[in-house]
Amino acid sequence: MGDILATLYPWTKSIHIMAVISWMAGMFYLPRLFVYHTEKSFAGDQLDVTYQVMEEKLFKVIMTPAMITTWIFGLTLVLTPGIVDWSSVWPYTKLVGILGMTWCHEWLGRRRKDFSTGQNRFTGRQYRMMNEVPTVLMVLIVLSVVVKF
Ligand code: HEM
Repeated sequence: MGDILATLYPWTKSIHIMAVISWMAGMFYLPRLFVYHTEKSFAGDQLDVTYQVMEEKLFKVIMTPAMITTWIFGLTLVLTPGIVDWSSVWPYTKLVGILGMTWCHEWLGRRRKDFSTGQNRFTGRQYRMMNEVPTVLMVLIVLSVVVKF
């Protein structure tokens, strides 16, 4: 099993990175959509309906499948022999980053549902601030896995 995973390593990592790119695209764009949704539309108007469709498609068709793929191929990399040195610090800082990123994903999913039931309670400014969180987590994750401190 270890031999097969080692042979597949470049492929596993390529798919992991492609999935990460797709997931991050959504993690950066969805809170931006929420900013405009909050500031430029009213519950029930045409723009509200359009934003809801865009947000649902982005979350269900791109972000969630990309997150699941990232996890599956990331965990496959963890199981690949010789890839993770558990005596280093980076696997733990990366773990903090990916758990934070997954929490952000779930939080954004709950806010999407708020919009779809006309119950959004956050301001555009709060969504702007939330927009920065995935960026900070991405910096932590990439530095962890590339610099490997
Ligand atoms: C969701 C759970 C995740 C797991 C279990 C995971 C695990 C891993 C592992 C074990 C590696 C291999 C490291 C190596 O080859 O030396 C890796 C590579 C990588 N991961 Fe993740 N990862 C996850 C999510 C993420 C996220 C969210 C990002 C970016 C925001 C990310 C970015 C990367 C990058 C850029 C690499 C390639 C690093 C290199 O080869 O230099 N990963 N990941």
